[in-house]
Amino acid sequence: MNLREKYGIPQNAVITIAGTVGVGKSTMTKALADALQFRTSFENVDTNPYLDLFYDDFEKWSFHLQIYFLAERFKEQKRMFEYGGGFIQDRSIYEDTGIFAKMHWEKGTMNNVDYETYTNLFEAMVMTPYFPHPDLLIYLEGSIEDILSRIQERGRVMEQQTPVDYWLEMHQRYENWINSFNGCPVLRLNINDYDLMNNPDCSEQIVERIGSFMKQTSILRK
Ligand SMILES: Nc1ncnc2c1ncn2[C@@H]1O[C@H](COP(=O)(O)OP(=O)(O)O)[C@@H](O)[C@H]1O
Ligand SMILES: Nc1ncnc2c1ncn2[C@H]1C[C@H](O)[C@@H](COP(=O)(O)O)O1
Repeated sequence: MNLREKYGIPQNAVITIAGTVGVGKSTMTKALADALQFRTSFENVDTNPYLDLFYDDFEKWSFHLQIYFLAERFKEQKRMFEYGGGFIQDRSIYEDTGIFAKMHWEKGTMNNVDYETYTNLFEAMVMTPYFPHPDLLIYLEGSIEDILSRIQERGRVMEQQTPVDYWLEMHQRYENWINSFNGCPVLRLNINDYDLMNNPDCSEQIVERIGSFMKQTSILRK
């Protein structure tokens, strides 16, 4: 019996991994997809034509980048549901608007007209009864010190050159955002409670937590 069956996780589940930059979403996506034999949906950082430009000049490129991410994320959403689920997704579509677009607008690096255009588009595409929400959002949380050291360790130059205040602001916003998020059930995992790099066996403990959490939430929803 595989881990998915052992812990009663539906074969068609769509699980999305949320959390601030560098917290460990991609690593968790790979580990869970391997453990559950699910497909993956990753953000393609290397092929993103706006990301470097954006980090160089937020004001000029924030709108272009948000539109690009929205299109990519929406295509992925469609792909996951066309396959009939069985996916682990690296970052949810909700974070684009709830964290990034909002933060750049409130900080003045996205203007009012662009923000309104973006949110109208987001709402028309996502906030409809036809938009399928994930079955579970796993929220990865950790201290800002750990996250900053992971950003350094990973070594994406544009992120390393971004002022620390940007990451502090984002970290704070994530905490506020997740406390009021209600798009789907949320399972919180603290990054100090597992170590996927040095202890691959901990995937099974995480799968076990996911299984019991999904069982609980499906009972509560009945
Ligand atoms: N459990 C972990 N323990 C230690 N380091 C980790 C762990 N998970 C991820 N990392 C490291 O942290 C950095 C960021 O991880 P990544 O999965 O790329 O984050 P994200 O996708 O959230 O931006 C990478 O260098 C990765 O190797
Ligand atoms: N919606 C977004 N707006 C701005 N920047 C974004 C958005 N989504 C992702 N990003 C950035 C942040 C990181 O530099 C890379 C990849 O994110 P990661 O959390 O490392 O997977 O893209």
